[in-house]
Order: sequence, then structure tokens, then C-alpha cells
Amino acid sequence: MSSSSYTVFYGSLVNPETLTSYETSLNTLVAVNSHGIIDWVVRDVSDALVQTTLLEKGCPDAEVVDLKDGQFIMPGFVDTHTHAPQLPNIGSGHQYELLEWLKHVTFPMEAKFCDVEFARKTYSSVVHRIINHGTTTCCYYGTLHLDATKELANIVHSLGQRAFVGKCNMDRNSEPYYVEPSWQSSVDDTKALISHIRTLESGSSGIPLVKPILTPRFAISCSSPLLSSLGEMATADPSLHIQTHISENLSEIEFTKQLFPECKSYADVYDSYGLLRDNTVLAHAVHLSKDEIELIANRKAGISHCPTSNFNLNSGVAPIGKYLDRGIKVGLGTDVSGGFSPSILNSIQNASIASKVIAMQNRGQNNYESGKFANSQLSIATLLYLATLGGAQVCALDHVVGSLVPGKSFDAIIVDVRNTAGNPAMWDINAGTHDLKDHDALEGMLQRFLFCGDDRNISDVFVQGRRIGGRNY
Ligand SMILES: O=c1[nH]c(=O)c2nc[nH]c2[nH]1
Ligand SMILES: [Zn+2]
Repeated sequence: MSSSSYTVFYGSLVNPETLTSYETSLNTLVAVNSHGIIDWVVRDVSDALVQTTLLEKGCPDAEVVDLKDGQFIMPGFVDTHTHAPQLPNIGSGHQYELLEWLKHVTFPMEAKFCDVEFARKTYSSVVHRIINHGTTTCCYYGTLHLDATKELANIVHSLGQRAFVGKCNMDRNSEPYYVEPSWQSSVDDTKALISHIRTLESGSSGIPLVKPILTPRFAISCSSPLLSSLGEMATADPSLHIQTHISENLSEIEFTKQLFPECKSYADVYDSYGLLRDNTVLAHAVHLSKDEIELIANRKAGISHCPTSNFNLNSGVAPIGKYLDRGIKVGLGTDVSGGFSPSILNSIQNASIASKVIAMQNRGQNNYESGKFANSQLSIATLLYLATLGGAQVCALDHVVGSLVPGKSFDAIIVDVRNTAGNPAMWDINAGTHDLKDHDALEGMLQRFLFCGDDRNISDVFVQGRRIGGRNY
């Protein structure tokens, strides 16, 4: 490969490391090859030594992208759970809890996606918007419609985002105008969608960015023959990812137990049908029993923490620290439109508040064991991890994305906290009170971005080395 086919980013870098640590590096060179893979990273290179370093690395002609003061690079966000067809409903329906909200707000909107033209127009703007919020990997629920969900996959593919796209399986307990006619047609359409997604091209890297995902909406909406068939498909193809909802709301849990009296718990429903495994994404998990936590940990399934939705639909506060203590993989989800923002920044903010609610409830109870997450507020390191590498683990993609290290794909965002970003209330750089060139300043910028930032502060979004979005894109 010729050396000019490298793009080398030069500036400040923020990277998650573990649940309790992250790196802040200054004057860092991140080299991305023509396949969009990070080849090497060199830290603390002074301006004067940039060319020498490139020469030493064998790429003197590389294109160098200089980050400005007030900018830094970090991994893109992973949204482990959202509903693309619910974006038009964002901000409405907060007066309902889950089951009533589905009936009065959500199913009427999703039903509109029987119109493929409506789906195409809506999904184009939805996916654009999600990318511009810095989400480089997204787990999408579509609707129950095959053609509309194919459109969603096509649009994600053409815009270059990394994603899982699933068609809802739902053959019972919905409204008559929005339910699949039979378990067999649900399975047939699911197979057709999987074949369609697998024919989309992989791009120059040879790595397919869009993947299919089995999407039993939740246990309530699936008959036993439907869950059996999906379990058989999953067993026949271990690479097939699975996403569903679990234990979000008390009435939902009660109804699930009535529908599956032979199962020990909600989690056991999915386990009994072979749907609980290391590439299963479980959204919500607000009210799990001890046995369910054990089962999920043993099956190595991941949890998508959707705190904005859990507050908005009055579902409860998920005990995320407890799951982390048990070694369960956890990522963040926006869960639009249960959640009212398509930005993982908003999920980070509400994950922080949710953890503080739990900490307040347990104050004075002597639960603050060192090294334990349960009952403590989540730190910046933990929040950053959940939004990036933790989410990648939940998607079973942490060998590919989630942090900016050699060998992984360059799925990244450039964060911009300068006044010119258009969110000046966030960071008055002109006041001259901030030196942006040391580690403390970089940590300060990160915190302020996580808590006060929005899409105006994301100037560039890259997936597999390709710029696919950002401010003014
Ligand atoms: O937050 C949620 N959003 C949904 O669309 C849904 N469907 C089942 N359970 C659900 N929970
Ligand atoms: Zn959801």
C-alpha cells in the first residue's frame, strides 16, 4: 500500500480503557489505513517531530488532519437499542406507561410504515440525524413490515453507518391493524430480510457494516411457535444476533408470566427458546430477579441500559451497578421514542442521574464497598465506557470497535468545544480562562461535552475510516 493512502489524525485523544479508567493523550498521531483500520497510534509527538514520526513509520506522504485546540478525537457512540420508526413520535406520550403507550402512541405510528415511500423518506432523515449525533454503531428495531425494514437497511448501508437492523416479530397481543397474520409469515419475512441484508456489499474493507438481527419484539408479542422457530434459526446460525426487551415495566412482567406459566421467569422465557446467548441484546432489564441476573450472566448476554426511556415511561431505575458487579456486559440505548432523545449524550446524562437515584436511596446503609459499582454513582470513566466499549461488547463487536487502538476499525468522532461550534454556552474559550493543552483541561472538556454537549459539538463522524456525518454534513 502506498504511504499516501494513510490518513493521520494529530491532536488530543480520549479513549476508554476499563470500567474505571480512560486515557487522555495530547499531541497524538492516529494512523488509519485505506481499509479504515487503525494501523498505529503514537502519543506525545511535538509539532516539530510529526514529519519525522511519519517518516519512521514509512508514510511520509500521509494526509495529516490537524485537530485544533478545543477539539479532540474519541470513539463513536454505540446505541445498543433504538426504534427507527418511532423518531417521528419523539417527545410525545410521556403520560403513559409502557403497555398503554404502545397501544395509543407507538403502534399507530409504526403502522404507517406499511407505506414504503413514507418509510424511505422518514428513515432517510432518521438515520442522518442519528449519525450526526455521533452514533457510529446502532441496533435498530424496524417495524413488522418486511419492505419498510429492507428500506431501513438500504438507507443505513448507503449512509455508511455500522448497524444491526431487525424486523419486529409480533404475531399476537397487538392491535388488529398492527399484527402479523401468522407465526409462519413472521418467520418467512424474517428470513427474507436476513437474506436481503446479507446481499448488501461489504465495501473496501470486506467487513459488512450492516448486519441482520432477530427481533422478537418482546415475549408478550410472540406466540410459542414463533419463539420456537426463531430459536431454531438462532441455533442453526450462531452468528445471528438477537435483540429484544426484558423486564421493563411491572404490568408487562405480570402479563408475561401469565402467558408463559411454564417458565420460571421472564428471562427464562427467552432462555427456554434458545434466545439468550452471548450475542443477545436485552433492552431495559429494570426489574430482574436474582435468578434472572445469574441466568443472564451465565449466558453472557448483554444489557442495553435505556435510562431516559425508563424515566420517561415511569418504568423504574435499572440497577446497572449490580449488573456490572456480576460481570454482565452493559451498553447504553436511547430507546427512542420511549426515550425522547436520539443522542447517546442524553443517555449518558440520565445514566448518571439514575445511578445517583440508586446511590441516594441506599445512602447511610453501608453499601459502599470499595471496587463495587452497586449503590454508587457511575463515574465519568464508567459512563464513557458504557457509551463506547461497553456497547461494543453488548453487540459482540468489541474486537472491531469501541476504542481507538491498532487493529480496530476507525469508528470515531471529532468533538469540538470551541465557540465556533455554535454551542457557546458550553465553553467560552474566548474568556481565556481555559488552557486547552494539558490533561486536566482535556478531562474537563470531556466532562463538559458529556454533560452539556450536543450534536453541534460533533464536527465529524467516521465509520470504517470514512467520514459519514458531523456538523454541517
Ligand atoms: O420501550 C419499549 N419500546 C417499544 O417499542 C416496546 N415494544 C415492546 N416493549 C417495548 N418497550
Ligand atoms: Zn425499545
